Amino acid sequence: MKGLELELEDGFPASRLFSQGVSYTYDDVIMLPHYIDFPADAVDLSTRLSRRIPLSIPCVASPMDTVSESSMAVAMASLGGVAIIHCNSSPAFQASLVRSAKSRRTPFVHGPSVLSGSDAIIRTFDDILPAVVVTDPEKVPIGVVARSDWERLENKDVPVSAYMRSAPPPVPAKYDFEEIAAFLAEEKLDLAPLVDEDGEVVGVITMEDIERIRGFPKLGKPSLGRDGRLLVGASIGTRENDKERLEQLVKAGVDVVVVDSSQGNSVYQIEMIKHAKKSFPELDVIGGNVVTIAQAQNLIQAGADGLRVGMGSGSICTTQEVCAVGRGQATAVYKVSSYAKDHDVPVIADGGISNSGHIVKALVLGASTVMMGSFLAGSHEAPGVYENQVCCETSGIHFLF
Ligand SMILES: NC(=O)C1=CN([C@@H]2O[C@H](COP(=O)(O)OP(=O)(O)OC[C@H]3O[C@@H](n4cnc5c(N)ncnc54)[C@H](O)[C@@H]3O)[C@@H](O)[C@H]2O)C=CC1
Ligand SMILES: O=c1[nH]c(=O)c2[nH+]cn([C@@H]3O[C@H](COP(=O)(O)O)[C@@H](O)[C@H]3O)c2[nH]1
Ligand SMILES: [K+]
Repeated sequence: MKGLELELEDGFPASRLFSQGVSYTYDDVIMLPHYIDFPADAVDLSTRLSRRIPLSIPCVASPMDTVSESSMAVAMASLGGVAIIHCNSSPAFQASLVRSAKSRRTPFVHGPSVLSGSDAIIRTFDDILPAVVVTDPEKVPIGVVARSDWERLENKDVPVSAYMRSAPPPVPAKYDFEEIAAFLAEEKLDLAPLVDEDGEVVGVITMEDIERIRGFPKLGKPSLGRDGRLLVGASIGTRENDKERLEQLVKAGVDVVVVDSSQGNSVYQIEMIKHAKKSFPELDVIGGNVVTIAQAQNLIQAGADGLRVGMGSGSICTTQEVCAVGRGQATAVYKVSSYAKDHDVPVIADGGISNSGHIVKALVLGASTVMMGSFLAGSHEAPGVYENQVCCETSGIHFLF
């Protein structure tokens, strides 16, 4: 039998499968195994988020208020991916989240639990892991309290100034992981506050963290922006006041912007993409969401540097139920990628990823990256970098490299 007949006999080529007018979700399709002649660690996952932004792993955290704020942005960029900080907040607050993520080099740092000397620690220590930094009114560290100090206390209702340790020498937040580890070792510290250029505490790092992080599987090459700091994305809407939001985000150092609509092929989004490209030609702007070639065409013509594909694909997505529009995600990714690649526009397969097999399918179908919401945010309670990091870890991202 000839090659094609043999292949038809043994499953459809994608070009044929996706040209029958039927739309498929990830779970409707499976790829046939073929032949292995390379070791797993020879697989290179590096890719592009958008025209001018490279990533070392194809993973993007979704602009959802339950998923992406500063700590997810720092964790994802450190892993070689990126997070898009959500716009479900005031422009000023969203810009402050970008600034905070940009000020950090080391992902595995706790947001500081900071108290003033006169405060007492009454609550259980757990929700203020791993240490408390005591600061003066200018937020300069004057002492630290380790969990063990606090647990030994008979009466907890005393001001921390009565039993805190004197503040160890602070670690500059711009230090990377190895520099911090060396600093703690030299100074024989088991914990230290991290401070920004103004000496203000921005985090706490412990020797325990250093040991834990060393145990992580190999981390990807961190994603860095043109400013050499961690790569950070943010989303905007398509209203008039989103132009001001965009301005504040650019001032805060954002590296890429996602115009965030459930149906991106609208006069409003096209307007916003053109405005953003004209005002900030250096900034990559990703349009979406789209699921058809016609929608993609419009946004690429408007200047989009990337496309976000998915309608009704999100695990909590209600578009298909509410608006009766959408498309099976496997078909949407295949169709839009097949068109976008001819225009050098990378595609983000957005939503519906609940296992690493979905990630592989999205990439094989032509997406350059996958965007995840619930898969990264675990049970949607990812307040701190540890939870995000653990979610990344358990979510199979480490599986990918
Ligand atoms: N991936 C998906 O399938 C879905 C994603 N989402 C997410 O929910 C959030 C909100 O999405 P949307 O509701 O689409 O927000 P949206 O603000 O883009 O659109 C809401 C409505 O306002 C209209 N609109 C937008 N800009 C306008 C303007 N300048 N003037 C007049 N009317 C305007 C739109 O046409 C639409 O009818 C986003 O984060 C999106 O990612 C929501 C639904 C589905
Ligand atoms: O209909 C919706 N209403 C929403 O409020 C909403 N929030 C997020 N999304 C979309 O779902 C994607 C994340 O999907 P997963 O959790 O499956 O990764 C996200 O990337 C979005 O595309 C929404 N869809
Ligand atoms: K859904």
